[in-house]
Amino acid sequence: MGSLVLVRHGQSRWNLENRFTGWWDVDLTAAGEEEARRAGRHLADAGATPDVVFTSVLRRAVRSANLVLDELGRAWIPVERHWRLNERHYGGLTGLDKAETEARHGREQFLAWRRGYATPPPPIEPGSEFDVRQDPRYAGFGRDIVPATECLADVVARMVPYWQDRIAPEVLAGREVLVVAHGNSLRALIKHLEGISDEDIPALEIPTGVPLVYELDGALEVKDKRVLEG
Ligand SMILES: O=C(O)[C@@H](CO)OP(=O)(O)O
Repeated sequence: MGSLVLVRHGQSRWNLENRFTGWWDVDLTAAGEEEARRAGRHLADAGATPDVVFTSVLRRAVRSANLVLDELGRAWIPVERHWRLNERHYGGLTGLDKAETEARHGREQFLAWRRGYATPPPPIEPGSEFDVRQDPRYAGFGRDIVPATECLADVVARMVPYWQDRIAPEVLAGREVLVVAHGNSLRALIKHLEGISDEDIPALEIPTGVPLVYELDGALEVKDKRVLEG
């Protein structure tokens, strides 16, 4: 059966500035670019030869995917970019400083918004400078797919059909599949793959630029998982 490699994009400008990011399209920092290249080198050392790459439509993931593939000498493989792999939409928290938000609303509310499975942040204000509803990259979907906010359960609901329709068939066809995405879209995918409960998922943190290599069987059950770091 095929294999599946998951990589969270390298450090972004707002990871560095500790701001809620979501669907806002910030770029990588120089350190983030290097994290992505290092992920590529780890994969090269492990003998990875991805056949196809899936990523989001946000540049921190798109550029990380390209940097990983450059290191592997495989910039030529087919790529599919899709909003369903985007980061979780952080609603009205988008752009805010995480430490200031915690100080203002208290740790319990902050953690519920940030890691609670079914607690969406307040919706983004229409016309907010961080409202991406008019962004042309979402115009082709024929309906208003840009959410006003999302909790992790919402990300699972929009990501799992994409996994089932587009990614899993590649794995089942025996291909090496690379997915370069985001902390919360990968958290949603890993929850689904590993059967992690709603109660346990808040504890799962995914580091930037560290490849997670899964071997799956014909029923898409996880047979092996390796973390390539060091
Ligand atoms: O701000 C975000 O979009 C995400 C990922 O960086 O943050 P968090 O890890 O707090 O969910």
